[in-house]
Amino acid sequence: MPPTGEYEPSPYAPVADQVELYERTGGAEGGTLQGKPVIILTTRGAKSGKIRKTPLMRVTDGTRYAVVASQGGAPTNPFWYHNIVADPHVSLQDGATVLDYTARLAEGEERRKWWALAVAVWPDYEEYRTKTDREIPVFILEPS
Ligand SMILES: C[C@H](OP(=O)(O)OC[C@@H](O)[C@@H](O)[C@@H](O)Cn1c2nc(=O)[nH]c(=O)c-2cc2ccc(O)cc21)C(=O)N[C@@H](CCC(=O)N[C@@H](CCC(=O)O)C(=O)O)C(=O)O
Repeated sequence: MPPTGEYEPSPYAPVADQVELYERTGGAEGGTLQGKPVIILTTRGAKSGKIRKTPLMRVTDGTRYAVVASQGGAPTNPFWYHNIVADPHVSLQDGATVLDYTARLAEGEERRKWWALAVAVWPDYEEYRTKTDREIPVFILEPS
């Protein structure tokens, strides 16, 4: 069951603009960051109940995805982390395809596996890890 409701664009214009471009072109534009593939995650706002859309690096094993709440190594988790914790039913757009997923926090060996996949896609995740005391959350998205 995908999150439904009123979409509230991010107040951070580069994010809102990238979401708009990605959705309008099916990922043909706005679909990369420094040449690496990006997806759009849709969550329901934990406080507002509004629909939130967030560009994130594309980390996948072909069926499932991982989303990494790195926020560049900031000391706090991004808002979308709190949204997933409140409601794990999300949707994800990869290119022109939008599918529904159920998110769960990766832990232990599974987290190590997905962290390695994420760093292979976006090596900067390792740098972010050294910049903060928080353990950067990794969610695994299972097809709903
Ligand atoms: C900017 C802010 O977004 P955020 O959810 O904190 O997420 C911060 C960043 O993670 C987000 O900007 C990402 O898109 C940055 N980012 C990545 N961020 C990552 O953490 N990981 C990535 O892999 C990643 C890749 C990436 C690729 C391209 C790109 O352009 C950006 C990328 C935002 O939109 N805030 C809104 C909405 C916040 C929200 O969802 N509020 C909830 C309440 C949440 C709560 O407090 O409980 C609600 O509506 O109810 C606001 O301040 O009004």
